[in-house]
Amino acid sequence: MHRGASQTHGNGATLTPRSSAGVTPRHRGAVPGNKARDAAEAIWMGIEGSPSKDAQLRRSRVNGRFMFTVVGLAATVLLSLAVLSNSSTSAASWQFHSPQPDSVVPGRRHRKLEREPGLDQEQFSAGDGDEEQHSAGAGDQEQLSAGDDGGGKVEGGDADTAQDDEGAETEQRLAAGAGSEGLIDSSGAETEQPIDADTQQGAAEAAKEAHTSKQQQQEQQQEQQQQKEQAVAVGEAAAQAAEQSAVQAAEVDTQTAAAQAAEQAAAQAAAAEQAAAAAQAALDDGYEQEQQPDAPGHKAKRRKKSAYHRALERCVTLACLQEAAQQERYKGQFLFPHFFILGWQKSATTSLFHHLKDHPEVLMPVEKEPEFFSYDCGYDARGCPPEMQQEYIEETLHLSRALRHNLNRATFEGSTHYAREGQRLTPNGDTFAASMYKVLPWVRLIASMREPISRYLSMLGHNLDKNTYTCLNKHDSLFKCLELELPWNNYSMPIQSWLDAFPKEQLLLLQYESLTAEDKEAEHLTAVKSFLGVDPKLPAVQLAHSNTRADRLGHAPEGWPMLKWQYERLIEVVRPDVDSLADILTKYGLADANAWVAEWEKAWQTNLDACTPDGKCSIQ
Ligand SMILES: Nc1ncnc2c1ncn2[C@@H]1O[C@H](COP(=O)(O)OS(=O)(=O)O)[C@@H](OP(=O)(O)O)[C@H]1O
Repeated sequence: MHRGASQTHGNGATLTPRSSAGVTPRHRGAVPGNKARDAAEAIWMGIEGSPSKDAQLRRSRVNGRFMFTVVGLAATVLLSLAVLSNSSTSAASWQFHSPQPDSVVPGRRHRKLEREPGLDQEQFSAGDGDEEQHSAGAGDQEQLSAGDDGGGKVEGGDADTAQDDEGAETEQRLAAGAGSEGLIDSSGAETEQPIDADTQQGAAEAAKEAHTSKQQQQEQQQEQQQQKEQAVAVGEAAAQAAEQSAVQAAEVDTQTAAAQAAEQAAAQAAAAEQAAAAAQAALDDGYEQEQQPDAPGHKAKRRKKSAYHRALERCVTLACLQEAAQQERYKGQFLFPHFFILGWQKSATTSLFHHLKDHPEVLMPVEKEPEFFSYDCGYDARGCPPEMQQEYIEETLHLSRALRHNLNRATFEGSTHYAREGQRLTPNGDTFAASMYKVLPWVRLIASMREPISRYLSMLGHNLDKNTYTCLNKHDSLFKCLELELPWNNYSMPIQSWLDAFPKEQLLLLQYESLTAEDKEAEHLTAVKSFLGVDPKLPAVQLAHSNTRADRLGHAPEGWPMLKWQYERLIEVVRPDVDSLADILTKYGLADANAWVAEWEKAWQTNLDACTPDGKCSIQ
């Protein structure tokens, strides 16, 4: 019947981005001072939560880069040693005959620096160059390590580039080694030729020399082989480091995406805020113009205030509101206030309140339950202290805000004690309901009613949770408490009083069980908004499930322990009131009384069915 799971109210689903910084980490390399990075990281930390995790990640990124740099440098040194140990011809050959991509030409980085005078040294060494700068210098070990200090996507790109270039560089080193080997072989072949040509002059010496030369060649080959192996090992280590770097960079990239999403959301929120401010400003402008219709060059964009509007502007008393209500108003202007949620307590009034306050044509009061007519006026709407009337009109209902909206928004409040006291007599003999009618005869009233035993138990739980007075303080058993109190908490008497005081068209009665049933909720909400004269399709959200006992307790409440005969007795206690209510519903044509009663009978039966065979029940 009721939805079990709590819903989050739409209003509360707000990501408050910490910052709306406009520069994403993806481009932060282009921002001196990295303000954008700080802002994006603030958002990122806001989403990811733990700053220690961020710190860890940053540390590991730096470590990875450091490792990568050290390993890279070592590889370069070893490679240089390998190259230097070859003949100068070989080195020259490698330098000049092997076509190298721009990215691995030594000195490239310095040329890049010269080409971009705007990019200062600090920026460069901090890795603040853009992606092009990184890839341009990626073959240069120094530049790789410099670029690695950057972050975000730049790092990601950098690490990828580093990995690719590192692999390419290793291959080039190997190719260089292979090239050198080829040269050595051919030089060996050359060495053999002169020996064959000059044997006349000292074949033995030549043979000895050739032997020595061969030995030297072999030693050189061995040495080069070792250096090659070392270079390969270093290259592999560098590749590993680059891979690690790439993984970290990918992680950073994911977080960057999250930060970007947050930033986008922040930008959207800011835009929405701006639009709202602009709308408000436009509204205020309209009023300015209306207030100065004779100003030179003035051309009224909006029509003049209605007589009702002008009359209301002076109001600080309820009597004034009533007097003003006699004045003409434009179509679409709501009387002030437009409606009340009367109650009953524990009948989903909070959920309904939230749903209606989120309606674009509705203005919410400053608090959900001002209880002005009950507490401040002592349940006599005509006996409200004048200074409190002013406060109620201006500070609780916000008359000036309603006027600012040109009375095109419905103002309301919801005080759950109003409904149950409809029949209470005021000093001058009126009921509370009648006194309300005398003060605000136009106001529309909504009352929600829940199966009486379960409603009372919910209220009992509410008071127990809040440690306030409950009937359990007066009676020593739950059963006694309910048996004696329920008759005083009936529906029919107050409802009859409200109907005696107000035209039935101004009263909407809702049944809690039906209102909160998933398959009927939409229909009821539409009926509520049609009754109020606002767009029935808005807000396009479900009814929230607010103010639950489970939320207050932190766990699902257990049923109230009771014996079966006791529960049956309580049904007998409430039955006459339920029947009277059914009669009223039928008499005034307010609802299908049979369906209404059947719903509550179903609730009773569900509880009875759950009792154990030995007659112990757990009442929900
Ligand atoms: N959508 C929906 N579906 C089912 N039940 C709902 C829903 N919204 C509110 N509720 C239940 O209504 C109880 C709170 O009612 P109120 O907000 O009127 O309470 S209060 O008088 O304003 O304190 C409270 O009942 P208990 O949990 O039994 O105490 C809420 O759980």
